[in-house]
Amino acid sequence: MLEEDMEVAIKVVVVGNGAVGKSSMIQRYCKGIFTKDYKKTIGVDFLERQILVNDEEVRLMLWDTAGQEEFDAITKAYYRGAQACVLVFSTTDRESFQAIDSWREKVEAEVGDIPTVLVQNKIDLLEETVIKNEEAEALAKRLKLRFYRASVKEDLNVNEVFKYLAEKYLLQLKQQTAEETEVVHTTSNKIGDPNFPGVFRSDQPWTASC
Ligand SMILES: Nc1nc2c(ncn2[C@@H]2O[C@H](COP(=O)(O)OP(=O)(O)OP(=O)(O)O)[C@@H](O)[C@H]2O)c(=O)[nH]1
Repeated sequence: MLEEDMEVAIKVVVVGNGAVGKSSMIQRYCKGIFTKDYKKTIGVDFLERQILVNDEEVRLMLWDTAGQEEFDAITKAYYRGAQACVLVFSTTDRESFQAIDSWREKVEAEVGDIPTVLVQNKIDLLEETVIKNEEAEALAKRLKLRFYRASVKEDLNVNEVFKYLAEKYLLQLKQQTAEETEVVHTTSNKIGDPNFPGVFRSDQPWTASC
C-alpha cells in the first residue's frame, strides 16, 4: 500500500475529575451538540471524527473515561495504546485543578510521554472561578504543556485542542519515520564499506550484484 493511501488513526484519551466536562467535550467535537444534563460516565465510551491536517486525513478516536475514582480499575486498561491525551479541569472546581498532576501520572504510567494538552473548561463561568489565571499558567509551564481555556458550552477552543494534538502527533510520527530511514541508510552505507565486516545471514545469499 502506498504511504499516501494510509489513514492515520489516533487514539486520544480525555481524562480529569468527574463533571469537568469530558463527555460534553467529546460530544461537542464529534456530534456538534451540548446538553445541560450531567450523566456520570460509567467505565469508558468512545466517539470518532475525521479531520484534515495539512491535507492529510486523520481519524481521531476520542475515548471518554470516567472521572470517578470508583471506576479507576476499568479506565486504566483503556489508557493502553493511547497516542494523545487531554487533561481537563473545571473553572469552578478547585479539586479538579489540583488533581491534574495525578491524572497525568496515571496516564504516563500506562503509556509514557505522549502528546498532551491541558484544558481549563467552563470559562463561560469565569465570574465563579476558583482558579487564578497565573496558577493555571504556572501548572502548564511546570508540566511543559500547551494550555487552552475552553468552553464546551459556548464552543470556544474545542476544535483547537484536538487540532493541536493531531498536528503534534503527526509531527512526531514524521520525525520517527525520518529517524528510522536514516538508520537504514547508515546501515546500508556500512555494508557498502569494505572496512565494515557487515552481517550476512546464511539464508540470504549475497552476491556482488546485490
Ligand atoms: N457552564 C458550562 N457547563 C458545562 C461545560 N461543559 C460541560 N458542562 C456541564 O458540566 C456537567 C458535567 O459534564 P460532563 O461532560 O458529564 O462531565 P464529565 O467530565 O464527563 O463527568 P464524568 O462522566 O463523571 O467523568 C454537565 O451538566 C454539563 O452540561 C461548559 O463549558 N460550561
